[in-house]
Amino acid sequence: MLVPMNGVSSMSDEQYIMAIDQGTTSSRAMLFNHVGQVVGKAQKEFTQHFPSPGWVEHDAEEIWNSVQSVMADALIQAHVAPYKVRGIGITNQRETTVMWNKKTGQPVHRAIVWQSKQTAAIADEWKAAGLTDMIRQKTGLVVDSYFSASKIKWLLDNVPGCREQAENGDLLFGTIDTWLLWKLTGGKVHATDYTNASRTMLFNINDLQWDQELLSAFDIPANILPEVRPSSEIYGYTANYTMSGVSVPICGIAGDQQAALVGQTAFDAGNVKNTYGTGAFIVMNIGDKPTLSNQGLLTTIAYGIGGKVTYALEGSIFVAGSAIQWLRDGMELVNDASESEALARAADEDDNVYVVPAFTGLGAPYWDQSLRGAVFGLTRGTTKAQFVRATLQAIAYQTKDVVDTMAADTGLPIDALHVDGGAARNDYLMQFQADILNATIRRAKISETTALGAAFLAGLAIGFWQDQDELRKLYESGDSFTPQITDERRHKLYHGWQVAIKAAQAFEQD
Ligand SMILES: Nc1ncnc2c1ncn2[C@@H]1O[C@H](COP(=O)(O)OP(=O)(O)O)[C@@H](O)[C@H]1O
Ligand SMILES: O=P(O)(O)OC[C@H](O)CO
Repeated sequence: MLVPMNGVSSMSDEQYIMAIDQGTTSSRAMLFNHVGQVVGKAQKEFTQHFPSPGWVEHDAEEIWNSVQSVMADALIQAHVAPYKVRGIGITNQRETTVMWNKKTGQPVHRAIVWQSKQTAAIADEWKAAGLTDMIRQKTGLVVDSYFSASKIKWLLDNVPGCREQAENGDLLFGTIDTWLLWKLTGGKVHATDYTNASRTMLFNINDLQWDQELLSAFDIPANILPEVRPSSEIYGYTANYTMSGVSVPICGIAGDQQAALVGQTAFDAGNVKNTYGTGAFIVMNIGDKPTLSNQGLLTTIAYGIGGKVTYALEGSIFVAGSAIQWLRDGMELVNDASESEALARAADEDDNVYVVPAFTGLGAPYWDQSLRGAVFGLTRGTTKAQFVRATLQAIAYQTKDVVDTMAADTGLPIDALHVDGGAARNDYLMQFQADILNATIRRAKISETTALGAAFLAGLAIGFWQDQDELRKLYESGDSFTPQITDERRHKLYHGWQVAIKAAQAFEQD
């Protein structure tokens, strides 16, 4: 067994923290050294299942297999022996719901993914039953099928034998972190952390407990729920079928957007980050009080470290990088996401195309589950360059919708945004984001701040790193983008977007 040691700096240059980043489209494992550099990295995509329009599911076993394979590959790539890994941090796509039988270890159904709309009717029923305000006060969330609660209810009610297994005490629920922790520890630990629990719509963010009143309103049994723990502590040790039999502590867990906040070392109230992945998630550290938003933002748990819980405001955008995947796989306009940048630059400046990529409804600040996508402003002269540019711009417009709301809500002007994630590599998008927000965009030097955040949480728990001040010193910023357009042009462009949203809503309502 690897025994956690405090402050072993003489040995630390040859010891590592492994981060598992289980995202919506791929699983990654990364090895970080003591100065926070990536020394090994592996990534594996897995299957997206779309069983009906608007439904998105993942095979939890395939996810587990992909995680095992990237853990092994990252070690091989870095030529690092498993015994040199001091600890493992898990970060994950949030809300995605897995249920499995505790005796067989088999999932009872495919995991229902955060983006999936198959449970929208359940969320609508809860709204109609007048639960919105109670849910908001207790969980900080808006009522939406995005969160785990309606997914759990759907599985209990639609999978034959599921409720019976729960009644017999044989059923376990978990978000992806919980599923991976359970698998990594050989079925010994059924736990989650505050950040993931806060995305279920079952967890009271004020008293930090599963909420009995909500559980009975939703008819969800408490015995399927994991134990909720801080984001940085030892949860358990790897079973002998992973890490070549070396027992390594799993000692950090956070949902991926919260982990990115930690990876950006956004430890002070008022710090804001945006991660441009499959979706885009703007998260502001709001300190130690769970202040509620008046304008459609979520209040959520940022992290729990050292006996202290920090809260965040979040604006969730469901479609960001996945719109570029749609350009690649659905529209076949690009062969690779990175081609979108050159095409956007080649498009005519004066063209006025707007793409509203509301493929799975719109998240913050609109929270419209039923809205679908729309395109406006096509002319005979429109080419794929304009179409691609408009899709990239839509990511920036949605971010502006959220950032403006956040600034109005908190009364804090947001003049700088820390960014990371796959689509943040696109310089055209980052410049347009700076232009349309009229703010400075500061891109982290490594785009993998989500994994870095998970590593930081794991490292803090075992004394690999001492405190948040030490982590701040490790953070390296990369390129910055500053606004380059006139106020008049900014207002004109954004006005067009607001009109496009209204027109898309009118089409849906009719
Ligand atoms: N150069 C690029 N321009 C625009 N989008 C990109 C670019 N590179 C990657 N993406 C998008 O970023 C997303 C992948 O980012 P990542 O942070 O790995 O996401 P996730 O963690 O959600 O799986 C994909 O949706 C992809 O389309
Ligand atoms: O997989 P990502 O990085 O798009 O993140 C998904 C979010 O956690 C969903 O809430």
